[in-house]
Amino acid sequence: MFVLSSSDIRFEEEKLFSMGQTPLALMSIVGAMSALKFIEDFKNVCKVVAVCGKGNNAGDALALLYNLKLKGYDCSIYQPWGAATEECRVQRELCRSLGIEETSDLKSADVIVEGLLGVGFYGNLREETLKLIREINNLNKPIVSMDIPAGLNSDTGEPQPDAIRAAYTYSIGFLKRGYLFRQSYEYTGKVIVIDIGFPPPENGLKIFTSSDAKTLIKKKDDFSHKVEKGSLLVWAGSKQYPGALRLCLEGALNMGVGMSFSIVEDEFSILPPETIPIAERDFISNEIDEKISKKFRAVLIGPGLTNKRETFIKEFVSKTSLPLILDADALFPDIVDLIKDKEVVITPHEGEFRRIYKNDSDRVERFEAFLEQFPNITLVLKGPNTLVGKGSQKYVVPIADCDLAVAGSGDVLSGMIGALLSTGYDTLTASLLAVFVHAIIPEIARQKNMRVTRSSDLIKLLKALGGFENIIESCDFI
Ligand SMILES: NC(=O)C1=CN([C@@H]2O[C@H](COP(=O)(O)OP(=O)(O)OC[C@H]3O[C@@H](n4cnc5c(N)ncnc54)[C@H](OP(=O)(O)O)[C@@H]3O)[C@@H](O)[C@H]2O)[C@H](O)CC1
Ligand SMILES: [K+]
Repeated sequence: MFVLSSSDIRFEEEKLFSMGQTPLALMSIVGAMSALKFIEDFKNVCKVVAVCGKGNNAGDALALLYNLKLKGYDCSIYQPWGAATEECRVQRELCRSLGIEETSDLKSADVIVEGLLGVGFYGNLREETLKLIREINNLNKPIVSMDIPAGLNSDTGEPQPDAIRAAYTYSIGFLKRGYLFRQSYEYTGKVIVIDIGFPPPENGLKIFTSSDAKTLIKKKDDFSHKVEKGSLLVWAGSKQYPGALRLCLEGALNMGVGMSFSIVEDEFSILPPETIPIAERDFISNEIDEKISKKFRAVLIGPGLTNKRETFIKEFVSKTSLPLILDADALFPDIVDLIKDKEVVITPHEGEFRRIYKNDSDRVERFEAFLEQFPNITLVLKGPNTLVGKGSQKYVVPIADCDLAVAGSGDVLSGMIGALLSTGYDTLTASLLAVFVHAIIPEIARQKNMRVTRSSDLIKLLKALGGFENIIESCDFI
């Protein structure tokens, strides 16, 4: 599954048509596939009214209605402005041939299928359409929007100026870019992608699912020693934020690292018993025992560090050839140039990303622009629907879960990514797997009548649910 902009969707459609496919044939597939979803979503046979505009979005709604009528649903059409496209007229004739009648009585519907406007929408809503949209919303009936809730801009997720408030949006072929933005949620309801057989697109963001994650897990090697199992050096935390270090380390340890080291200001820092402390003064003056430094396989720098040691961190980052993960206080405004050719993951949230990369466009455009400009850096742009990418490989982990929005949640995540980096996963795979596991833990917890209320719960559940491999293997909801 992919997320595309409206222009990329048009491009992919044209490609299909140039290979001999026709809009009418696609519409028949939309009708059959969306009927399967509809029957899952509305199990009890009920009265369905399709509210239709003039274009092919209306054609999709009519194609769905035709299939629902065949399955015994009580169906009617409301199409106040008639049909303007050939495909729409054909679908309407098909509906008529099954005896589906017209109605203007929207109140009698149990469910409304909305086919007023899809990707053919441009500008602001016309007065009569806006009025109808508001009337439909005021009925307080469950609405299924075909492709896009009418009135919503599919690229920005903004209403123009109002939009249908759907319970379900059946997004045809691809997810629309606008659905990644928070403002779209109150209009789209649950978004379901209707697969109509598009081949993988040339552009767009890939939705990362459990089946993708399952293919990326490496087999365990029972003969590996503790360094091969993963050996991570963490430089995090401070007197002001002592918890950050602990959360990074516990996250890494519960991902299964064999060894962990931590740079500490004083020997009384409270570390997990498995972690080996390294005095900050020895690290900075390059006086660590070589036997120890040879054991590091990856380095995590940043969470809760405050802005101390900027010069040394930059110097270390420039010189080291170890895989790096930089988060929070290691994301200095000018860090990108120092790391652009390194094996590195950065994990900014929105605010940190603005600090290191100035660009006025929206979140997705900024993400894509950064990857294009710095193709060697793996970027994890945290937030609801975390974006993960490197060069032309761009992914969305499609989870927005408020239980992840707790202090320290990002520290746990950076420890988890660091752990996988240190076991030999490449930067992109380590990031995708860790972001995915971190994101699905709250939902798995809820399914087992538990709840994530603090970031240390993420760590405990990571272990209690059998480790990251088992969590991914048993995930069936995404
Ligand atoms: N292209 C394909 O092969 C497939 C498309 N599918 C479905 O089709 C729609 C896109 O259909 P299209 O006919 O291109 O456009 P729409 O139906 O979305 O909209 C066109 C009508 O909307 C009117 N319009 C446009 N802007 C406004 C506005 N601001 N306010 C009110 N009305 C507006 C426009 O009116 P005109 O007077 O300008 O003609 C049209 O009547 C796509 O979303 C899919 O649902 C299928 O998926 C199959 C393959
Ligand atoms: K629609």
